[in-house]
Amino acid sequence: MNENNAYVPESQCDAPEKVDGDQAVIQVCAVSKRYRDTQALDRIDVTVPKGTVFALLGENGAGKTTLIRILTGYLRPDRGTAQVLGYDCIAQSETVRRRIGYVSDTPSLYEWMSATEIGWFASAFYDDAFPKRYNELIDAFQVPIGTKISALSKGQRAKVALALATAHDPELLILDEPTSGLDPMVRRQFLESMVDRAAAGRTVLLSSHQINEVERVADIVAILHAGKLRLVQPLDVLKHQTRIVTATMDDAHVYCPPPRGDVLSETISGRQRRWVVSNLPDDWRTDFGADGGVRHVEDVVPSLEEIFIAVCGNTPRKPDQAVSFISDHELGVSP
Ligand SMILES: Nc1ncnc2c1ncn2[C@@H]1O[C@H](COP(=O)(O)OP(=O)(O)OP(=O)(O)O)[C@@H](O)[C@H]1O
Repeated sequence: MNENNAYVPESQCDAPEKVDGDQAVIQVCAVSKRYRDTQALDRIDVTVPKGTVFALLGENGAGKTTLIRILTGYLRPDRGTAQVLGYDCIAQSETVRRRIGYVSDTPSLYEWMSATEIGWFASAFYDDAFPKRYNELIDAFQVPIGTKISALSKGQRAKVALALATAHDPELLILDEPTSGLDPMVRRQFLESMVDRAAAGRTVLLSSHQINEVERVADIVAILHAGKLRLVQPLDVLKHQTRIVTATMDDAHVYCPPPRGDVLSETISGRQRRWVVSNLPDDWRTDFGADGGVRHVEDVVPSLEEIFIAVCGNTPRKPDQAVSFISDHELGVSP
């Protein structure tokens, strides 16, 4: 633990060969990646436990796709190691890609094939159960089976890509913006199926800008900001431990210190002070004494979107300080 009670998996990073594939489906240790003058990823450490829906959030350009491309073996990090299902993402990239399902943000499909033909083609790479599952998915998604991919709509193409990625029932599914292009009914149906997958012991890494959707399905949320990992926490813990605290002052000019805890953001507007705070202690109200010019204080539970904006926007913390990490206990990893 560091001084902020934040778990940094240093011992695992020192010995990445010791990854237990039964518990940590993804293990990323000190990964950095730079493109010319852009530091796309800066010393990322992250562990994704088995049987979870793990949501990767971040603004445009935060580094999500770069991380996913490293995990899927399409991009070599400058520094650090990345393992998926116990395999090194670069040295054993073919094994990794065979064992996982992956849908990129811009899926490339053989345009001259129909949905049926592309499923038949892909079945050569997987087990005998693939064609049946693929056809069931295509049927459930109501994709026209005889139409060439080039003539399908954006949403229909996304459905074909999802069916191809999931029909071999992979242990890990990596999805980069999977629901863009899908209509609301299919989006909901698809995201609910991700929860079912996790309940069945499969793991899903989901990169998305649809924070409200993520909030419904994610077990663990990670927030990337400008190439740095700002936060990794189980969603229920995050929501339980984070509050928006508002203090109304007698006078707009009176200074009011924030409550204890990790202050993610601070907004001052007239007589009102508003903080988004994680790890807020139970007795936080005692921080606002009667003689400090504070007229009224209250707290509310923030939405994930409010937490996201607080983490990525106005942040008074040290720039390279992550808010919180998952404990050994929550990961099921022995210390
Ligand atoms: N091939 C490349 N060459 C140069 N810079 C790149 C390249 N790919 C990505 N970048 C830069 O790296 C940073 C991270 O990009 P990345 O695509 O990983 O972000 P992202 O979080 O996936 O963004 P978005 O949500 O917009 O898809 C951005 O500043 C981007 O401009």
